[in-house]
Amino acid sequence: MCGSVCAECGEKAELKCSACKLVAYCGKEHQKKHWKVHKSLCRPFEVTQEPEVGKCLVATRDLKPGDLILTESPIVFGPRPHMVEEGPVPCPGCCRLIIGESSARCEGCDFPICHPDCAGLKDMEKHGHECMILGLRDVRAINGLHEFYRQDTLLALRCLLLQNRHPKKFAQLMEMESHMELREERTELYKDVDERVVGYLLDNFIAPLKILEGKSGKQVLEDTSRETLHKICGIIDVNALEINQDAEVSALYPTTYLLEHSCVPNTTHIFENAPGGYKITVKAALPIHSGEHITTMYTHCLWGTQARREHLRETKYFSCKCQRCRDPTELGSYLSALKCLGTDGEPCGGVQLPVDPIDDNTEWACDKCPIKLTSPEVCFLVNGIGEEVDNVQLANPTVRELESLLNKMLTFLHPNHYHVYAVKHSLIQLYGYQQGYLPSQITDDCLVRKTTMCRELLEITRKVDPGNARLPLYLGVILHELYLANWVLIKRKWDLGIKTKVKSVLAMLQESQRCLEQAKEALKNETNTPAGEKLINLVDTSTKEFNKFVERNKIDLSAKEKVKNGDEEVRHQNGD
Ligand SMILES: C[S@@+](CC[C@H](N)C(=O)[O-])C[C@H]1O[C@@H](n2cnc3c(N)ncnc32)[C@H](O)[C@@H]1O
Repeated sequence: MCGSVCAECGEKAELKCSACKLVAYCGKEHQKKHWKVHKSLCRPFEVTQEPEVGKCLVATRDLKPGDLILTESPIVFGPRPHMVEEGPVPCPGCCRLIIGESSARCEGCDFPICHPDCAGLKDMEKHGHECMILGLRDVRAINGLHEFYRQDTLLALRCLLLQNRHPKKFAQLMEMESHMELREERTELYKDVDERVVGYLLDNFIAPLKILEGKSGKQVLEDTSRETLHKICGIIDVNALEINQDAEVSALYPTTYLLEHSCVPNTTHIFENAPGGYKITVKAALPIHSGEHITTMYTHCLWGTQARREHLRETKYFSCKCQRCRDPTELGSYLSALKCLGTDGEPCGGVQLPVDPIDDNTEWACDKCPIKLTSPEVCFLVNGIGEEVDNVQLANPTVRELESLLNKMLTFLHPNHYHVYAVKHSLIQLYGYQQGYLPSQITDDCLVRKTTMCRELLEITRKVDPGNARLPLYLGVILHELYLANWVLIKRKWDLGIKTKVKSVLAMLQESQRCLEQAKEALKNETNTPAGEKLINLVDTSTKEFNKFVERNKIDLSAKEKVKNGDEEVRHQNGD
């Protein structure tokens, strides 16, 4: 890959750029001279191969949070390949969700679309090319549209069609890992993919294409084998990134796909809906030293170790052994911990943790008493509670219902457990909003409970996502809700004449200011998602309101009582 001639003068070169190792120079002087041009192209990593991980990216220089790692356009993108049995489907032109039964149809292929004027329908990088193939099926459907027009197969078709318009991109794609050795013919997955995607595309669209090719004597697609289509499906499953902006899109990127997984990722990424598709920009989220692996996260940050590892094994075919997975406390977050129930219904006050979290059959042991649990026992308990949480959450619960669920869960689960986290995160968004708990109705006790929950959630969130790589929206919500709860409490005290001379009021004001500043910082990369945009606006409005109050009342927030550890202080003053 490295050129042997100097990038500046074209003479013989011995020296390589030490950061990207992609360009060479005849000497230091020309390297310095060429930096003006090279700096925007010089990538701070090299691609290496490791026995366990395969190809991966390793930093070639020290990076600090916020430093750019790479930015690129996708090789291919399209409607998310997730099978949905009913409900909305993505428009093949723009991938925005539509209700198939009541929407317009594409004049070329009859697939349900958002609108006949959707720009993506004619765009050859979007629906334009595939439409010609989809239009070869000469039957149309009125009922059962979900089965007949399978939007979830279109990304695989777009990948296959690359060989016609972009053979280099097709070759690049087919180089990616598909784990076909684990998706063999006898597996259930193979059968599902064969029925849902491969057989559907071959029977309905590739077969008529072959007839047409036979008649015209002109080959449009060289490789349309079942094997290639299965490999494409494997490649999509293993490498595609989901883009959750305004549409249901998945995309494959030429370099980003090489980022390996870690449950404490050191990068964050954003997508921009640019002309060439969804441009991705990857930045360092944590300090990365030269020689360190550059990582992202393939699974859910707010799941416990057992759930994350199972998900990674099933969908990405490897067993994660990262720092967080190996630590029974998950970096001190206790996200999977259980309460020990002791013997004869007498809780001992201890915490149950997995002895060896990366052993799927690990025992769980109490840190206070000799009680041990087996892995199946823990799974049964945690999955049962998880199902109950899902059912309650889906039914639009009241504050009372969630509080009662929370109390029940706390008999078995550590207060930081991820199921408890989910319920508390919902509760902080109901206190202050639900009838009976509106700002004019909610009791001081309830507000103090909300602030306590927010601080607990903040601590866990920061431990499991130290670089704010995966949970900016969660963090933004918690910080803003902590501000709002404080705000109501402050105003109530203010109206009673309890002002900044009282240390707790000043501490609450200082904490509120910090919350708003930190929420703004946490959300700085979230401008491209509807949820992010909405939250940023709320934080802006709150900041204006807060600053006005501070100005009007001539409050000195840097007053010397400023508490070093404000969270602790406020907790103390609130009598928690
Ligand atoms: C998106 S690909 C990454 C590129 C891949 N390493 C390659 O050689 O093409 C995902 C695959 O990389 C491997 N991988 C990624 N992160 C890993 C990790 N932390 N431990 C083990 N294997 C990992 C797994 O085989 C996984 O299915």
